[in-house]
Amino acid sequence: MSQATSQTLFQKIYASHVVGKLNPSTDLLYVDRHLIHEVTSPQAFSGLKLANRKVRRPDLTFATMDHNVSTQRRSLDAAGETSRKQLEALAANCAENRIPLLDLTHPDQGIVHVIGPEQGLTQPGMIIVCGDSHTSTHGAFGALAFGIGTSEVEHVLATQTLPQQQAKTLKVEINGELSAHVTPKDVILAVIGKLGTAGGNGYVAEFCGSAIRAMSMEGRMTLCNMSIEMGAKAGLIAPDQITFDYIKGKAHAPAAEHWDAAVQYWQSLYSDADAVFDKVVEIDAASITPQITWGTNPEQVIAVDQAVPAPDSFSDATKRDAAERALAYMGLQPGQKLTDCKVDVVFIGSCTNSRIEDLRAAASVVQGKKVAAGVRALVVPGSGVVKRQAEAEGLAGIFKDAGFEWREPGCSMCLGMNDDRVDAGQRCASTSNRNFEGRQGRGARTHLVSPAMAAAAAIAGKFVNIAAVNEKGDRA
Ligand SMILES: CC(C)[C@H](C(=O)O)[C@@H](O)C(=O)O
Ligand code: SF4
Repeated sequence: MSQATSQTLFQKIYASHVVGKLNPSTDLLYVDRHLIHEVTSPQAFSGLKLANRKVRRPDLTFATMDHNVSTQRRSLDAAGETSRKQLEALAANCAENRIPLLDLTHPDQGIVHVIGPEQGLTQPGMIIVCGDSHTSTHGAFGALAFGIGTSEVEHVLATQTLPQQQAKTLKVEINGELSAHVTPKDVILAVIGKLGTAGGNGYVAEFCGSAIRAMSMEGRMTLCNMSIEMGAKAGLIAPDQITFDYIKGKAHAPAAEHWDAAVQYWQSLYSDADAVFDKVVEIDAASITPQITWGTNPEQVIAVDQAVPAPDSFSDATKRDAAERALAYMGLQPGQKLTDCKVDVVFIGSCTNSRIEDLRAAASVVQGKKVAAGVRALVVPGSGVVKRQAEAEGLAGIFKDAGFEWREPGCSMCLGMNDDRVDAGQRCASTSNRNFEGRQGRGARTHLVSPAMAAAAAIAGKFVNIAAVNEKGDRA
């Protein structure tokens, strides 16, 4: 029963990174990779300078520009003065400290959680941190990856280590086959709907089961990306052949002569069969349907053909109040069907759903059709790599012919930090991960959906039950 003989994947990675004990419950962990972007790094660099310290391992630090960039044109000042200052500060700090940076002139620039895996920076068994909550995305590779605050960013820059307390372990086991039109986005929304936005508090969530094994790396990243939305510290998936095949040949992947040894180590990264988790949740993949959020947190989610719930249907008083407030903000009535709701804006992008597979799924719905009159629709690839591939595959042409805007890479309309916003009162079908009040702009009404559902909404001008769309794309 000792932990040494039987460990979860999280415990294995954690234990192998302890370099010191600060007090009985706090360990000092070694950090393998530190990703940075313009929003949460400037004060950290200032703090470092004030303390007269240097970046200890610029070679393990990697930067990109994403939140504040304009995806309409490649210019540092295109998203306004504040954005320009943030981006210039990042560029100056990286230059001064010799930190590699994907800036706006770099062909691979993109969202931090898209570029890490693409560049081969994200590898199994690593501890990866970034001053960004969706760092959980990288857990899809069997890396322990989590977001940190700005003072922690400074600590990692200075020491390449981080004080941590061991989290509890949550196993989310999803077995069986997903139905047609049900995507990893629907899976994670359904999991959050079931566990709630606080269901993962204090836990690192490991996703396993046959439905996960069948998922591509893109799908696994979507799943881990949103594990933070149920409060989990990180999401984790044991690496397998699909993981190794994805990493092989990437710029920062282990070199050919080290590859076999790396894979051999990576193959030891799984939860032992008799490892004990603090909490276990089992879900039947076949029970999951296409999902859509109706409220202002990702837990306020229903199957797309369900009616919007009445606040009275929640037995918990806090949830009842939250539902009431959410319905008022969202301009919805209990009992209403979202498939009767018009959309004003469609945003396909963000670190949740801006990878090539997401764009393929959206393009297959859009092909040969037109965006409905009065709908503003945009596709924002997650990185230059995704953009080029989508253009080479003809996906960009499909979107443009249909009337979508085809953008440069960045966070864009996922949050109101650049020149893309949803206007007050407008309803947006969004493939991103957060639907908080004002997230996409003051008064904006966000509905989180999969790329295929977002694409279908753009064409129909209202939400559509994607499961009721037949092969030819007509609604049954
Ligand atoms: C700006 C950044 C700190 C923030 C995060 O931590 O997630 C952003 O990426 C978000 O998605 O809200
Ligand atoms: S795309 Fe959205 S969720 Fe992802 S890092 Fe950018 S702002 Fe955060």
